Amino acid sequence: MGGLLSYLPCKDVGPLRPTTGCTRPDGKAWADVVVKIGGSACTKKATFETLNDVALSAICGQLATLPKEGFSLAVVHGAGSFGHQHAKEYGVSKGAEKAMALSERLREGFAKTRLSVTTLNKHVITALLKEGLPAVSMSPCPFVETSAKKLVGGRLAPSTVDGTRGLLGRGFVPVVHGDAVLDESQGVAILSGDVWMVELCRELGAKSAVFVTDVDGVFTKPPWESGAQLVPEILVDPSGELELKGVSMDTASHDVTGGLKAKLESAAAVLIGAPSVQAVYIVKSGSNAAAQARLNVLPEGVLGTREVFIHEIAE
Ligand SMILES: Nc1ncnc2c1ncn2[C@@H]1O[C@H](COP(=O)(O)OP(=O)(O)OP(=O)(O)O)[C@@H](O)[C@H]1O
Ligand SMILES: C=C(C)CCOP(=O)(O)O
Repeated sequence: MGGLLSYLPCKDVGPLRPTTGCTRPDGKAWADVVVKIGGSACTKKATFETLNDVALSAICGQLATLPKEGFSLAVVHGAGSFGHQHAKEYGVSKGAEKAMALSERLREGFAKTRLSVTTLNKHVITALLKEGLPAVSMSPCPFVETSAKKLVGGRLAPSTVDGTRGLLGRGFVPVVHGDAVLDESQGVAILSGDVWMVELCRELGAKSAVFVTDVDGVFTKPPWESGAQLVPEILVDPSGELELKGVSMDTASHDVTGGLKAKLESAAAVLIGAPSVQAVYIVKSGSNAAAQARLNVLPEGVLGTREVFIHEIAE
């Protein structure tokens, strides 16, 4: 890997890296589709360390057909009820006042959070393998670090990008997860899988970005409230501002990565940071919308939410 690959200019959202490009030397995407299996789509989020095997196998079954259809795939998954509770209880997201002076309790919480997310990762990998996908786990900790909760340098390190491309180049499906990571300023932090969506879409030249959850998309209010209506399209202006008038959201108290609001912001960041992505989809595991969104379409009448740039609408 490495060397002078064809350099496809990415939008100006971080330091340029002239030794690597966003596509393979033949101009194809490293991954056509990047999918985040949200914690809500692989776990029962309100019940501690409980797998949602029905939703998980539904999305894995849908993803399994992609390579047969000629599309390459990278997967991210969230933590759901494996990770958020420990992270919240032990203050892992907040970290320590001094990076090198972690309390014993914080170290315990960090270790438990990692055990929890890697346990879920094992379930996700197992479910993908069962569907015939050659899924290979990539754990961020300890190789990917943050500083004040943001990726060091604002991008993934070249070695991480090269490793991911190395797996894809050999026909594997890389699977990365939200994780507890080392942080330069606060010792430890939580790095959401949503951040990986932005980075992988950009670095792999993806065409389609799909966030899979346990509900049909974004609703005007929490979906369990009466009168909640599906929002079919969310517009993003070039500064990353989201048009969310009339939308209210609810976030579980133990969610340490900002819930749906943060996800929609990450989806906007995908549109800004990964010029190859035409639209970001927020869909339900196993739904017709999830099947369509994998292929970068969401026909009228199919329930799901599409997030697009305002200028795409104007064209
Ligand atoms: N207005 C809303 N529209 C849609 N979903 C909503 C809304 N308000 C709250 N929600 C909840 O947001 C959840 C999806 O966001 P969440 O942060 O749990 O995503 P996730 O990616 O699946 O989780 P994780 O961060 O664990 O990976 C849904 O399960 C839904 O119940
Ligand atoms: C809570 C941890 C450890 C990771 C959170 O990742 P996310 O569920 O993708 O936001």
